[in-house]
Amino acid sequence: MAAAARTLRIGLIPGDGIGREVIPAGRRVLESLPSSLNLKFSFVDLDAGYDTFQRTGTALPDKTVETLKKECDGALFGAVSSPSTKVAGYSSPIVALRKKLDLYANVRPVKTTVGSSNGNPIDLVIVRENTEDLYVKEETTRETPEGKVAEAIKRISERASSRISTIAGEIALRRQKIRAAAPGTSTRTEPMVTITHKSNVLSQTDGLFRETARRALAAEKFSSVAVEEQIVDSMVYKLFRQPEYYDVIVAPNLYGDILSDGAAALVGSLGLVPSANVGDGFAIGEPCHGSAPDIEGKGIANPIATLRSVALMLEFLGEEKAAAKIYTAVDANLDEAKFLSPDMGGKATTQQVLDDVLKRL
Ligand SMILES: NC(=O)c1ccc[n+]([C@@H]2O[C@H](COP(=O)([O-])OP(=O)(O)OC[C@H]3O[C@@H](n4cnc5c(N)ncnc54)[C@H](O)[C@@H]3O)[C@@H](O)[C@H]2O)c1
Ligand SMILES: O=C(O)CC[C@H](C(=O)O)[C@@H](O)C(=O)O
Repeated sequence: MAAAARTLRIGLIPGDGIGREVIPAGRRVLESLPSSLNLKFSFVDLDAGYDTFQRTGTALPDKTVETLKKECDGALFGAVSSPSTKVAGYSSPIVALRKKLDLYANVRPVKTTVGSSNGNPIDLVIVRENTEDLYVKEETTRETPEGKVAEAIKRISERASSRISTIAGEIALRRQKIRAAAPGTSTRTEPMVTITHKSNVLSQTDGLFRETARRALAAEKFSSVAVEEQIVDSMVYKLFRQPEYYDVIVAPNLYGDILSDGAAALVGSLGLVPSANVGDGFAIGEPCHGSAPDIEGKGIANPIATLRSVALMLEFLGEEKAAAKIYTAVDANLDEAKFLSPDMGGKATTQQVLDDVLKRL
């Protein structure tokens, strides 16, 4: 008798701007996976974002959080248009979701494909702490005789630094295993984690991150993992000079955010780089890019970051085979370079890129 299909219930949170154009593409890819994978999906549409805030007064309705917690196995998040000026009552829903669901790791693979590399191949992962640092958003402003002074808390805890470093070490080991199973695909010989910090200046906060990361990665199970460290400013320099050198980069929240957009430039576009917000037993796939107001509504957003985020979510939900199918189809689309969106120098619309990937699935 054939084994019963596994059904995954996925929350879809398009958010704002091009989030609404790329999340439907993510859904289509899940619906188009080959039936031989024995995997089924059901979907629930959920609200969050600046539009939601303007309509309802809250950017992250309780219903969205409750549905994710009670009904869903995973989710896809598009993007939000968070304003750059303070708006009373508004708070970033994706930052809040990461904390409410304790999705403590933000995993961001950045890689070139065989055909899309114009230098040495880049294949690295930024593992960004996802719950604390300046993202605790405890800010105050006070009046002083010299004018206003604003302050923000940068919180670094041993617990969060330790668990993010452990997951970084585990990812390095997993990547090494994948490389070993496909000889000739990489010249890297040993797994490596680079700890990023600024503890030369912030000796207590980043100092704690650095020390804790060192301790976590000194565990016996990581004995085959090379551990290096880099102060964040020279990390940017070295990353831009020699990106092919890096394997796994572990960083506190804000540095991880900034490094991942920079790394996206190295591989050609923010429209290519996925992420997964990962906790114990739950994952939200989310393209690294924002709501891209400059191209919103034109139908030309690159859906690849989202399609790769779908695959990444599936990986963390234990569906590696399904994830591999999506990665292969996306890489083939990029390598053939026939249907590329304008950010990649092509003329294809979101729909045309999606159709090409679906054809390859
Ligand atoms: N995860 C998120 O929800 C998230 C992430 C980053 C920024 N934001 C928000 O997005 C809004 C816009 O921010 P921004 O303009 O600084 O950054 P952005 O990432 O939206 O856009 C930066 C540039 O990259 C391009 N780009 C981004 N994604 C693309 C894609 N898929 N295809 C083609 N081109 C793409 C845009 O057109 C733009 O030129 C802000 O309100 C910010 O708060 C949200
Ligand atoms: O604009 C927002 O509400 C959140 C942006 C968000 C972040 O983590 O800072 C984005 O830059 C990202 O990398 O996910």
